[in-house]
Amino acid sequence: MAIDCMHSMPHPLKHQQEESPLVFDASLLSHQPNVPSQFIWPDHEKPAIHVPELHAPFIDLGGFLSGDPLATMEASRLVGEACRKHGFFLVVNHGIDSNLITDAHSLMDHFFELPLSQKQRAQRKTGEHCGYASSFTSRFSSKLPWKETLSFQYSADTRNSPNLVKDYLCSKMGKEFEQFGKVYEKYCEAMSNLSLGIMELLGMSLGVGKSYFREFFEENNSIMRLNYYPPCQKPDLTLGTGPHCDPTSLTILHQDQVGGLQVFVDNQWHSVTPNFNAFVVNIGDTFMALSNGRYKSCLHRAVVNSKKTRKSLAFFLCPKSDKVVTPPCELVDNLNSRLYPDFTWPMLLEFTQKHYRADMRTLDEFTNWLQQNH
Ligand SMILES: C=C1C[C@]23C[C@H]1CC[C@H]2[C@]1(C)CCC[C@@](C)(C(=O)O)[C@H]1[C@@H]3C(=O)O
Ligand SMILES: O=C(O)CCC(=O)C(=O)O
Ligand SMILES: [Fe+2]
Repeated sequence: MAIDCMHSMPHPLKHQQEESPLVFDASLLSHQPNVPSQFIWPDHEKPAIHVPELHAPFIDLGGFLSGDPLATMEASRLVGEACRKHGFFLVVNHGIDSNLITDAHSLMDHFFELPLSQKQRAQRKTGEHCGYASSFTSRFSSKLPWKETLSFQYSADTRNSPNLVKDYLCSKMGKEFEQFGKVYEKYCEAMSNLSLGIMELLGMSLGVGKSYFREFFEENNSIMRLNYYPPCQKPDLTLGTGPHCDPTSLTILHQDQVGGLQVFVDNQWHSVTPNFNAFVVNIGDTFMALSNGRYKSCLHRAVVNSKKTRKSLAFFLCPKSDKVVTPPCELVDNLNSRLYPDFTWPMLLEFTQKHYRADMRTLDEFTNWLQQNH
């Protein structure tokens, strides 16, 4: 049932005794003067009013993409430097068509502005990571994120899954989503190709060569997530996305001009200033394991505001299901013993969908869980 926005704050216990889970109806909730208790985060996690700007490097990919060896070395050096520091960097001159980005953002508005009942045609099912979710009210009972999301799978193995995105969206939302599906199929293909280029830079920066990680992710089976953060009348009480490290391998994020992404560096939250021409890139837990901990996945979160809806497009690079996540031998020696066990991405994904809410300790908790359950 939609959270009762016009009456007094619902008592969490009352709702928990009811059958149907809470529903985050943004069209109502974003105008409510008070925030339901389930969306209020503990004091130590509430957003600060002012945070300094993150001075992440702008890495110009123009020369690298045109095959210039000196530019490639410089890009690889900057990527390595950022990944040793905090795991975040911005890429510009990335070669992605700006019209494709604009189309992706406007189609996203179209979806999330639909009535809730229509969005729920793609309702995410318990334990699954694809579909529409309104703030995960059926997943978590507290610290609910102030957002709606739409997530779907993208396969780079276009020979065997040529129209995975379009077919999925049309199956859930109907034929009228054909154009939506085609644009996001194209967007995900562009993200996958950009990811493979960044994997070359990461491989070079780690001394394992440009092809090692590129080949590992060639036939990736990735996740596209659309984040939609409605305005909140008390934005300092809640979070759009809670503090976490992405459990995935590499995230390529395009945020709109509203701003709200924050990264935890040097013991302090820093804001990432929006830039339409830049993608925000960060490595995730799975790549941290692939690099045997040389590069760290980074703690980040998203805050909301009282005036404007904020949107972000997050492409999460994930290896094909049968790939074993194990570091190349160059990264394991008597000074650098193995930090994490071998695993496959579907094992970690299942852990985050059925057993553990991804945060900043996911990989450690996953390692413990593996030892107890396998
Ligand atoms: C594999 C995934 C799980 C989440 C989406 C992708 C990568 C990021 C994860 C997430 C965003 C980390 C914070 C908590 C989470 C529940 C969320 O706020 O959406 C996570 C996603 C998820 O489990 O749905
Ligand atoms: O919306 C953002 O800026 C960040 C979202 C995020 O970190 C995620 O979806 O993993
Ligand atoms: Fe994230």
